[in-house]
Amino acid sequence: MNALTLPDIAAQASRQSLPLDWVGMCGIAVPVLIDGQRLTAIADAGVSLDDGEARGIHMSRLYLALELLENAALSPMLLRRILQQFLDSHVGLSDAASLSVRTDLLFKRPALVSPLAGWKRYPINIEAHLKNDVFHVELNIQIAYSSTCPCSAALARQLIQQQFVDDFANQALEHASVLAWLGSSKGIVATPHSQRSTATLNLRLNPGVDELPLLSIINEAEAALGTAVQTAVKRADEQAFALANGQNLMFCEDAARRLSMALRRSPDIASLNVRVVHAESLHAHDAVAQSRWVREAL
Ligand SMILES: Nc1nc2c(ncn2[C@@H]2O[C@H](COP(=O)(O)OP(=O)(O)OP(=O)(O)O)[C@@H](O)[C@H]2O)c(=O)[nH]1
Repeated sequence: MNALTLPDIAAQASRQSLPLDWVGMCGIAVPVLIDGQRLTAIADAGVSLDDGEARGIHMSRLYLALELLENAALSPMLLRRILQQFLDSHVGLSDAASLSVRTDLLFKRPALVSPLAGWKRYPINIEAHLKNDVFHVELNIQIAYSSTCPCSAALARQLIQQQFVDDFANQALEHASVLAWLGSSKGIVATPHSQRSTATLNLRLNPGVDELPLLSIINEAEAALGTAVQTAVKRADEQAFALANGQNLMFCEDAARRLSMALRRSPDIASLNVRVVHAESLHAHDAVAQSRWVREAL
């Protein structure tokens, strides 16, 4: 039997001469190593097709370059090596390469008071681009937190004051009866609304950054927000959380400003786009604020 040569359609000339901005594969399952954890991730890998005469790129070469993700910790340098391999395997066809990797980080978080801890999930997307030797990495991180409306808190306080006036009108105030009143439902006749909120951080890293600063950025963001959502919770933790929220009233504008100012201090970040969404329990719609910033060149 004659050995047959496999037809190679990608190597043929295109019927229509037209360069393409991006060609590749989306939704590739890959394992990644981040902060010592092996995680399941989904990758999108592609290159530009600058040779408009070429029929197609070589998908398998991109796919095989992703093997580099298996054994080394995910870092800007590793991403660059993979993108360089994309381009080296497409000489004459492609000038630009990109790779995005999305996964969920899991970090163990301690409870506020009790000696418990639990896992918290942070959805992330890491995107790397290489073109004409210019390389950059962008991080997209989602962080859940709690926000309590300052306006609603002030309105609730006013109602509590009014209830106090009604209940203690024309009476000499006695410590014991005021204390009992404060412990009753009348002492908290109105409560402010609060909501689970989400901050989405889009961050472009400075070129010299060696390691992905995921945990440090998440920690800085949660410290700036003040009331990150909790994991394991006993009553003592819930009480501490109630106190933290009462001391941390914020509109979505407050949250966006705090995050933006805190992240600008990070030396790893070249530019940012912060978007916060407060999924209001007052409304059926969300309160949203956004802040963009680009570090000025030195
Ligand atoms: N370019 C391209 N390839 C596709 C597409 N859909 C499936 N493929 C397949 O991807 C497979 C891998 O492509 P190549 O990397 O060119 O495979 P190959 O020619 O065996 O590998 P090389 O010898 O390295 O070029 C081929 O079997 C293609 O048919 C598509 O839309 N575009």
